[in-house]
Amino acid sequence: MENRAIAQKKDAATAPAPAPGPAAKGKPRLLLMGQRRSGKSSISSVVFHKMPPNETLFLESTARVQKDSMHSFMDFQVWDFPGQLDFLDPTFDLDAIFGEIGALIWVIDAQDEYLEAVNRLNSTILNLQPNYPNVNVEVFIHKVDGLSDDYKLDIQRDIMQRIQDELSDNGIENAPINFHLTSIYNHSIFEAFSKVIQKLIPHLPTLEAMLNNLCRANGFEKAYLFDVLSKIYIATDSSPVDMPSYEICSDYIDVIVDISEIYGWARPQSYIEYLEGPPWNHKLEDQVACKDAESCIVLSDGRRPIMLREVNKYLALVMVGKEGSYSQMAMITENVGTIVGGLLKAFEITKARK
Ligand SMILES: Nc1nc2c(ncn2[C@@H]2O[C@H](COP(=O)(O)OP(=O)(O)OP(=O)(O)O)[C@@H](O)[C@H]2O)c(=O)[nH]1
Repeated sequence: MENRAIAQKKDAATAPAPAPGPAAKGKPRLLLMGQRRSGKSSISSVVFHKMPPNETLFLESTARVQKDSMHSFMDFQVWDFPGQLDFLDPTFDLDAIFGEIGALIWVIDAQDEYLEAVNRLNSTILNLQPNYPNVNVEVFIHKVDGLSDDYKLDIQRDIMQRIQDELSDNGIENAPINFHLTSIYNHSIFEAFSKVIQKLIPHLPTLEAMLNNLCRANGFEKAYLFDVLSKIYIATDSSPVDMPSYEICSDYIDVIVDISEIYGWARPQSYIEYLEGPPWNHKLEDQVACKDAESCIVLSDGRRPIMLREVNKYLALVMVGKEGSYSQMAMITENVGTIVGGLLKAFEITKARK
């Protein structure tokens, strides 16, 4: 609080917001940092607030730290730092910022001069290393839309080299730093966030093992466990992620959510009583195969079925089947139901342990 008061006296606009209260304790934090106009607020708005990418053109520059609490399958926070903030200033309480950090996401504008951004990132890492050596640093080489594939890779190589050289000159080897090429105009930003979030999930190996079993037993080419709201995938099977399958699965969620919003309706109690009364005489959930959203489409090209199954109000499983597997859909639906039960149990056990 003292540090904040001093910073506030100096310049109210750049003073950090108060440290989070007890409610924020224990929630992993994703810090979005980088130069001004590098795209931090746009990333947070597109991924977590469903803002269409074109509308980010009208976003104002961030004046103070924006803290967003995400309530999903797991509670976490996203902190968006103003580009001009110098949090390495000794007046800042570093522990309030980096104490409960899940990942530090450093955004670099690939369409602009990036040397200054890389230098600031280097000095940030060097400053953090003594006290917070395990901070996961995720470098988003951002706005790569419109850049040729060769140029993107050249930039990535150059940035990686500059960071590695600087760190090894200072005696730091193997610091946990990962690089992602991202843009809000395609799915790459969601993919990058998926990889960042996955590192925060303690029972990820269990989820992955279940999805591997699911793919093996039912001949799925790929299975994703999605966070429905952000469309980040929190787990997938071990086969390599290919962008087209990820994009189509993520779009399929949008289709089902839209259809549910248009055609879904809360049945009045009297109607439910009628449906559960004679001649059926059974609870509604016992009369239908699955009370959650469940859907399957077969794309005409390749004839591969894509299947979606709601897990709970935050999560959905989306699988891409092999060509011709539609004929075994009855067995597959049954198996998917069993895996959903397993996933729910895994989440319940970890929650109870926490
Ligand atoms: N081409 C392209 N433009 C982007 C992308 N992401 C963000 N932008 C644009 O970059 C500009 C700056 O974005 P902001 O999100 O305001 O940047 P910021 O890092 O939050 O800036 P400060 O709040 O000043 O720190 C906006 O005009 C966005 O539309 C991207 O992936 N590609």
